[in-house]
Amino acid sequence: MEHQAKKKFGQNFLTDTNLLKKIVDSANIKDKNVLEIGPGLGALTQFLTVQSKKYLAYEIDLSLVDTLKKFESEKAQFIFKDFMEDDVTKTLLNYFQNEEVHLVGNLPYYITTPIIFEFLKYDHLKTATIMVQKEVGDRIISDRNLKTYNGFSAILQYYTKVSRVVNVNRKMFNPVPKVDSMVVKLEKIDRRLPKEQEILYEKIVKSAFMHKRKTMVNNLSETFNIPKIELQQFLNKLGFKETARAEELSVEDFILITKSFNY
Ligand SMILES: C[S@@+](CC[C@H](N)C(=O)[O-])C[C@H]1O[C@@H](n2cnc3c(N)ncnc32)[C@H](O)[C@@H]1O
Repeated sequence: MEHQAKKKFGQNFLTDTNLLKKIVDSANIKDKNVLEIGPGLGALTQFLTVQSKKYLAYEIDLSLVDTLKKFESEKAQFIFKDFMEDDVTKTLLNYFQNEEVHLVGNLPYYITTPIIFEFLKYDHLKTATIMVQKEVGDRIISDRNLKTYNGFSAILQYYTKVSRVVNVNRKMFNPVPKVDSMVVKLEKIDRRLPKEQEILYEKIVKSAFMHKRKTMVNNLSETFNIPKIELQQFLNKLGFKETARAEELSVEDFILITKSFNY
């Protein structure tokens, strides 16, 4: 019986072989360990299970068990469970031990952000090649001074090198969703800042973007309870104008601020 796509699980399936190959090629997973989220009918799975060293997938939809079982082998396993409900770190450690793992997936959009944060959290996950909603993709890859640049861009680009693989028109999916998509690749960068500084970096970025129309000085002063005059002098010393706004600052600028931030 043909599978009826389930909206509640964000099911929009891909069929175009050229696009599928482009995603798999850009993921660059030959003989590497792969984690797929949402294999669906197996569009990407058919390539990933063959090319990878070892493969693991999470699929929430139990009606796909029979369809996906045919890809199962000694090196390819499926977990039929909500990705968000599992202790993913523990499962990955068990399955792949301490080896590097690469995330690939045409993700269900309703959990894109938690999946990205799960990817950032687990050190052994080194790259993520993922389909996201176009608007989210624009934020992920955004440079400063663009309307799309926000705290999410600056935090993600601290931890990863981001790139666009391809824009994907909504018509490429079945059923056709309401939005266009983009495949992005995230590759972890080790910036070698101590954990406390990374936490501070995130706090500074979130604060800086808190009220879009306010200056850095005003936003930081509110969050950290520092007199504005002090913050003005601090930013000037680092070479920034006191009128600077978050959207003008690069990831490197935020790193510089974090490293000197002694409040
Ligand atoms: C956009 S579809 C992609 C399907 C397939 N990879 C493709 O490209 O055609 C998203 C898939 O994620 C699955 N899914 C949705 N929520 C999930 C969750 N919380 N955990 C695991 N899988 C989930 C859906 O059932 C569906 O198969």
